[in-house]
Amino acid sequence: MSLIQITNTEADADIDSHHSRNIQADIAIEATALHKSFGSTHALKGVDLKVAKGEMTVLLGLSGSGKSTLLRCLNGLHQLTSGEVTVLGEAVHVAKARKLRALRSRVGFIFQHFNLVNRLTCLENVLIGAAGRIRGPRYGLLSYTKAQRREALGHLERVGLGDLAFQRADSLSGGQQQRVAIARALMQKPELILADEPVASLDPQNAANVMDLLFQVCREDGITVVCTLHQVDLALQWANRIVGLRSGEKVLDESTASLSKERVLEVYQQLDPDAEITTS
Ligand SMILES: Nc1ncnc2c1ncn2[C@@H]1O[C@H](COP(=O)(O)OP(=O)(O)OP(=O)(O)O)[C@@H](O)[C@H]1O
Repeated sequence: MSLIQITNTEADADIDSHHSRNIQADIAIEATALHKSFGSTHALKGVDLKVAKGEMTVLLGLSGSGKSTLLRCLNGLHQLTSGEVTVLGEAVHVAKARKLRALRSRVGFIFQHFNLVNRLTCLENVLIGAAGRIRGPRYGLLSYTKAQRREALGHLERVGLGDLAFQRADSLSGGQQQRVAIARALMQKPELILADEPVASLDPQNAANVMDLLFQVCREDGITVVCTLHQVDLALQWANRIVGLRSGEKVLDESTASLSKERVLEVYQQLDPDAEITTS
């Protein structure tokens, strides 16, 4: 082997290792051979999943296909039966409570039913997102610094609800409440947002607004988003990538750039031919 060949080989190895380091740095979620059982129900059957940082991924599948279970395994809300999950560099499958708490402070979770505190104002609900940054006991608004209150107001303005900051959360419509929940998640300064059917309780217009908001924070803030949905058209419109589950197995994992609606609808085939699918 000539000297020049040796040098090239070393240079290639260097580039390769640099490249793989960069790839690792660019991965937000990596799940391998993930199994989750609840008693005799095998909810996830060897699911592999890789999500790049800054990507918006939508999980689709029939009711009971394992979407929510997968989402909950990602931040340790469910303990895995077997397999490995690394999220934002943290090995969730072996993480102890303290590490899981630290990881969850970097992950915003959006729920179908918003999970706001009804009797509190929108601003107070958003400030709850900063609760992890507060030391000592909490006494309402005064527990937070002026800068934090200004920041919370900024998030409310961003989601278009600045003028409702001092209204009780339960006086808002469902779509508005979900936008407050997104503002609360942003207050956490998350690197990842997991959204479990965030638009399932909303009418089509509000559903589109909420999806647009999630898309915006993904694109503008570089926050990785993984979201479960039942609406194929919304998934195709907003996601960078669609992952399809059927009976706990991954049956689709493709960029939306090259994905047809027919191909996505195949995710719903096979089980119950009469099953109801929402396509808009
Ligand atoms: N905490 C639990 N205890 C027992 N079984 C559960 C639990 N959570 C989920 N399952 C079961 O695991 C399977 C997958 O449920 P999962 O909620 O993940 O499906 P999904 O695709 O999110 O459904 P949906 O679209 O209706 O929310 C189902 O058979 C469900 O009954």
